[in-house]
Amino acid sequence: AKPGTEHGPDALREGGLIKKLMGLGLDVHDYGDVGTPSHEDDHHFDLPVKNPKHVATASENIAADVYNVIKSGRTCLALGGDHSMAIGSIFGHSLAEPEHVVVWVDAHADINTPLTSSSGNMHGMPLSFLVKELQPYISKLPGFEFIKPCLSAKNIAYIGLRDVDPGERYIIEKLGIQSFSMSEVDRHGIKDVVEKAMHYLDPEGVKPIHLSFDIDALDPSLAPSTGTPVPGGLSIREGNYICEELAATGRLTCVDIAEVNPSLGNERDNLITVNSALSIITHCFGGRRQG
Ligand SMILES: N[C@](CCCC[B-](O)(O)O)(CCN1CCCCC1)C(=O)O
Ligand SMILES: [Mn+2]
Ligand SMILES: [Mn+2]
Ligand SMILES: [Mn+2]
Repeated sequence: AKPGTEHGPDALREGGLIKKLMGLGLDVHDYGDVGTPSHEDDHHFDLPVKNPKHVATASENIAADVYNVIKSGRTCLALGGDHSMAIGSIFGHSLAEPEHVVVWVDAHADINTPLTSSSGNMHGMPLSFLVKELQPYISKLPGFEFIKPCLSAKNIAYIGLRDVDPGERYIIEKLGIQSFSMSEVDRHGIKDVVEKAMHYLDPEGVKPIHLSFDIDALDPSLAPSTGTPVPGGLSIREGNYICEELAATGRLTCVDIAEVNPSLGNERDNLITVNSALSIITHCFGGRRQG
């Protein structure tokens, strides 16, 4: 929600993203930045939702691009931008692969509806626009008509939650969304959490996977340049492990990296955050710690 995430993609490019991916022997194509024209007087007539038209336009453009990348047989890496980017990336992914499941790695649940959100920031709402069971409770926002809810609660698993709003907790419990908070990560360890999540989402091991990775899932010491840091996050080892395991399925089809905000913190904070994000990305695309 804080300005600055629009510089995320360039910070990752400047950090050597393309070279690192090519170093993994991958055929890398940079599709460039998604058009996100901002609108003046961008507010909703009576809902406390911030810049909905901007998010709607961006989401439609993201969905089209993600769909095209996946339809061309490539794995899509979508760089944010705040986490509202997942509205478009998950919708676009579902147009290409309707059966995909979602692993949402985040300190936050990002499933507030426009009415349960206390901030009005759309980065806290993306999943609410996509989950079929929630549609009766979602106010129709102008510009979002293109979205067909494409996920059922059973297609989502959270890893890393540690700052969930009361309204979100109600939704998660009511819909029975599988969630592995930092308590579960501490109690069971990351290996069990990833195993449990994947067995729950896709016991036959056949479905395409959408990993939506919010950099604030990592501990703030690893990702200080982000808008809503929450202490007690994932270690880089845990983050890398999640990515290695999902990559090892061979079915990781779309990866979001959200909430890298180079405008926050100092140079060192930016470097630390970008390097953590690059580490997460390379471990999604074949990088393994044993080489
Ligand atoms: N749930 C929050 C944070 C959303 C973070 C988005 B993410 O995950 O993409 O970074 C927080 C609302 N919270 C309410 C109590 C006071 C502090 C803010 C919201 O604004 O909805
Ligand atoms: Mn944000
Ligand atoms: Mn998020
Ligand atoms: Mn978050």
